[in-house]
Amino acid sequence: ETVYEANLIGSDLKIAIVTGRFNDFITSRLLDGAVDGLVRHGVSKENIDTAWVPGAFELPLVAKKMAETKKYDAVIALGTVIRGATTHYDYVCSEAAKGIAQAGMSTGVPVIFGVLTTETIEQAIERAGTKAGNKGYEAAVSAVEMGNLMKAFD
Ligand SMILES: O=c1[nH]c(NC[C@H](O)[C@H](O)[C@H](O)CO)c([N+](=O)[O-])c(=O)[nH]1
Repeated sequence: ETVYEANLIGSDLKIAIVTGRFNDFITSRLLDGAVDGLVRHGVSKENIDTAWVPGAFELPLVAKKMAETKKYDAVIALGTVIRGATTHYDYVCSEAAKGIAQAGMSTGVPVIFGVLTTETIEQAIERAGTKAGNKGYEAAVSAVEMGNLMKAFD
């Protein structure tokens, strides 16, 4: 009986990160957290490429493009959508989530969902490096796990 589960040692992984610039007061913190998470799990800095897009709605396209290069073991998509400040909150969130999942499924490269969807700015700040942790860091750990796990199926 085989149990497939991966470790969190990222020393031979190459990772791409795409970040939405909208709410960049928050998303830049998510990016810092993601890079910190990758580096502290052994991913070397020169194996981390990053891209910026206007907002969460554009994350899926660039995540897919990066995955299609076949240069990366995983792609991390980071963004922040705050309902209080977004009239079309539901569309941005659902399109981002759907598109990010599709980017992974259609390419076979893990694309990690690191998009904050919150009611308030405070909730976003809590999840970008204060009392509720850093969603970017968490996404990085998931990327290392998934990058390693996929190698088990090669
Ligand atoms: O990442 C976000 N993009 C947002 N909109 C921009 C969207 O992602 C696209 O960049 C834009 O619609 C152009 O395509 C947001 N709001 O609308 O508030 C938001 O809260 N977060």
